[in-house]
Amino acid sequence: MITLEGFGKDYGDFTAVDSIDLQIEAGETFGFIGPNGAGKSTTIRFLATLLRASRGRGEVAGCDVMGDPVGVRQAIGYMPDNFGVYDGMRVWEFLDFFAVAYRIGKTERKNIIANVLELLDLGHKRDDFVNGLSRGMKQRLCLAKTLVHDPPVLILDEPASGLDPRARIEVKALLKELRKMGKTILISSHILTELADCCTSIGIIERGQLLMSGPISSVYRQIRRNRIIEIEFFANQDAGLSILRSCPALRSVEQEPEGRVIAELDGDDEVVASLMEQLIREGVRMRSFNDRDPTLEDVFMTVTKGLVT
Ligand SMILES: Nc1ncnc2c1ncn2[C@@H]1O[C@H](COP(=O)(O)OP(=O)(O)OP(=O)(O)O)[C@@H](O)[C@H]1O
Repeated sequence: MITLEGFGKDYGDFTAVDSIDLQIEAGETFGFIGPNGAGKSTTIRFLATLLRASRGRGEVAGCDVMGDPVGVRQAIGYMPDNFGVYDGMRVWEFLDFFAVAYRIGKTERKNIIANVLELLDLGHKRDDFVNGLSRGMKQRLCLAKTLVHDPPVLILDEPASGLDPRARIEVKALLKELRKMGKTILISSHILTELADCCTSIGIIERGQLLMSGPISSVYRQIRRNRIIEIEFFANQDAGLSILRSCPALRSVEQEPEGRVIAELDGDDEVVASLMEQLIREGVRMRSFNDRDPTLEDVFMTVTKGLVT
C-alpha cells in the first residue's frame, strides 16, 4: 500500500534522508520511530506530496507520489505534526471545508460529518468554535478531518504529541478502531510506549537511515539473541555479580536498588540456562531469575546502538 524505493532528500549539502526502501502492506499500522531530526517528517511530507524527493520514488495506494500527486491526495488522510486550525470557524464548518475541498456533495457531507464527529466523540462540540477547543480536542478534530473523504491510507505525524496521558490512550484506542475499519496507517512518534501495543509493524530511522523495519514480531525475534535477564539476589549478591561479570556472553550489567540486577547477554537459551545453573551451583541464592521479553524500547536501544547486523 505504501512503497519507498531509494527515497532520499537533501537540503543543500545536508542529507536529511539518505536512501530508504520501505514496504507497508494494506491493513498494517506502521510505527515510524526515530529521535528528533531523524528524518521522519521529511519522509512523511514526501509521501503526503508536499515535498519533492532528491532521489528515489514512492507509491501510495498504487499512485506514484511525484507522478500522480492528486491520486495520492485522494488516497490519504494526512495529519501534519504542526497542524493549524482556522479561527472563527465552528467544528462542523471546519470539517465541511475539507469535505468541500474533496468535492463531496452537500447531502453526503452532512452525513459524513455526523459520522466522523461521532467516531471521534466530538458530537457535543459540533457547534463550538474551533479556536476555543482544548489542545486534545483540536488534535482529535484534525484527525477527524483526515477521515472526511474516507481514505484507505492515514499518514499521521506525531498525532499524540503534547497530549495528556488520558488523551493519548484515547488516540491509541482510536487507531485500533481505524485499523479494524481496514485503514492502512503510518504513524510517527518518538514515544515508544505509545506505539508498542497499537502497531503491527515498525521502522526505526536514525540520522536519515532506516536501520530496521518489518512486522513487530519479527523485529522482536531479531533482537531476541540479545537477552535481558533480571535477577533478584537474596544472598551472596557479590558472588553472583562476579559470576555474571565472568560470563563471556555478558554485554552489560546494571545494579538496581534492593538486590535487583539487569544483565544483557548475547546468547541463546543454552547460555541463559548455563548461567542459571552456575549461579545455583555456586550457592548464590535468588528470589527470581527472569528472562525478560524485549520491549519496543529494548528494540530501539539495540538497533540504534548498532548491535543488530
Ligand atoms: N526545510 C529544511 N531545510 C533544511 N533542513 C531541514 C529542513 N527540514 C528538515 N531539515 C533537517 O532535516 C533533518 C530531518 O528533519 P525531520 O523534520 O524530517 O526530522 P524528524 O525525524 O521528523 O524530527 P522531529 O521528531 O523532531 O520532528 C533535521 O536535521 C532537520 O533539521
